[in-house]
Amino acid sequence: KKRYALGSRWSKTELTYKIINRTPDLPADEVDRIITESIEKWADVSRLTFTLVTSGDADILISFAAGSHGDDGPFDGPGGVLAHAYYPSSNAIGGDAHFDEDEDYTDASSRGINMEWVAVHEFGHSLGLGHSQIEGAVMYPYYTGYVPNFQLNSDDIAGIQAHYGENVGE
Ligand SMILES: CC(C)C[C@H](CC(=O)NO)C(=O)N[C@H]1Cc2cn(c3ccccc23)CCCCCCNC1=O
Ligand SMILES: [Ca+2]
Ligand SMILES: [Zn+2]
Repeated sequence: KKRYALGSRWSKTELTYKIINRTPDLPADEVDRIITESIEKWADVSRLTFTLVTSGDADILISFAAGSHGDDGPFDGPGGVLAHAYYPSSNAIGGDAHFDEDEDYTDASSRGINMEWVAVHEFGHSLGLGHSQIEGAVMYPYYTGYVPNFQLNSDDIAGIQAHYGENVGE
């Protein structure tokens, strides 16, 4: 099966991210923790580093919205498309991740939609990964349900390392 796909990449490895708003489905501190843990999964296996910023601009802007939300990709209500994100680019929307607020985001539950899985997938796009046809890959285009303690698939890791190299530790 076709493995990972690559879109544009950032020309730098130190990236910033900012949480614009949060789903009310989970406590705010849990949303923040899930977002940070999700983006750090990609840093764990590459030379990327991420800094959360709370004011000013950032490379990756993270927001939740329902229906039409100011870009050319209106969301579709509960189910269907869960979220989308933009490949790296110099324009403002590059790298940004949008989550469909009409989903019921959950954590550590088979109910609803697992926030972490969706976040890891979207941040993959924010970093320049396309979709993979490997069913177990987080970059697979279909949400296949809650996976406790899920890890990046080897295909996901190969993809991010193709763009940003291996993590060489401190
Ligand atoms: C991978 C995920 C985190 C992000 C992707 C979108 C994406 O690639 N974002 O970067 C996603 O939402 N995929 C749909 C694909 C999809 C499945 N169906 C659909 C019905 C209508 C529209 C889309 C879909 C059938 C019904 C199930 C609907 C609920 C699950 N939805 C999906 O799996
Ligand atoms: Ca939806
Ligand atoms: Zn996707």
